[in-house]
Amino acid sequence: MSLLKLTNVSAGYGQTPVLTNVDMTIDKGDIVCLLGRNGMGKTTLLRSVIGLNKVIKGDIVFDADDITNVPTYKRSRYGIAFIPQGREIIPYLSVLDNLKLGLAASRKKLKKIPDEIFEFFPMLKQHLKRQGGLLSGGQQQQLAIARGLMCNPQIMLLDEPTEGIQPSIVQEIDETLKRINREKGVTLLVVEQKIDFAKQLAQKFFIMEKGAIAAKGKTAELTDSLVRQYLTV
Ligand SMILES: Nc1ncnc2c1ncn2[C@@H]1O[C@H](COP(=O)(O)OP(=O)(O)OP(=O)(O)O)[C@@H](O)[C@H]1O
Repeated sequence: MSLLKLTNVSAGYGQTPVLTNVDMTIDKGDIVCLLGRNGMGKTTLLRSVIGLNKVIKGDIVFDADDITNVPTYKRSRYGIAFIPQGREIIPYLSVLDNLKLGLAASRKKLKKIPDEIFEFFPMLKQHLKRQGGLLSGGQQQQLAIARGLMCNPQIMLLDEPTEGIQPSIVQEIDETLKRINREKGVTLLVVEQKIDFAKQLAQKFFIMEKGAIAAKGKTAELTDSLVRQYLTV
């Protein structure tokens, strides 16, 4: 069953389109990666789904509701969480206070951080009083994912979650994302540059080229020729 459906979407910055006629369907429960070289429009697509970029044409339907013109702050209440590139941790706030920012977007109107957050991310419990900016890149990424999870999302949109992160933590992030998908049924749409990580994590892929979807399929069938054509630099 489809959870997120973009039909003929053109979107960008002001009236200048970056995305042109994008069709994309993500089914409930799937883990999907969005691949493509730099500047092809992957971030713009995620930002359009969360409402940070204006849709010029086409529509976005989420869980049977047309959200094309719904303001960003309401989209988190629909259950859409966005974990941006660079994580956007507030460096001078503690880990606890960074997490509490996620409470504001909570669909369950949570008053306190649920224990399950620390079951997924035990490391955070040990560092609750530490300033967010003092965590390592990998720890900050885990904090950003945990904060996104606080809104009890149906889907998480992650923009390059492994960027600049050491391999052992990349592995941990892979396992945690799979657990979140399996145990909480959260659908994942992940922009990724590391093809091996994408293949390991996701069952399906979309490839973007110049603001359009150039290829899609199952990651098990992501051929070397597609990788050469659209992904290698
Ligand atoms: N704030 C902005 N104003 C105008 N154009 C922008 C803005 N941000 C990005 N763009 C343009 O939109 C296009 C797509 O950028 P986008 O960041 O979506 O690509 P991407 O595939 O996510 O690339 P990367 O892997 O480098 O993050 C690029 O040509 C970029 O220059």
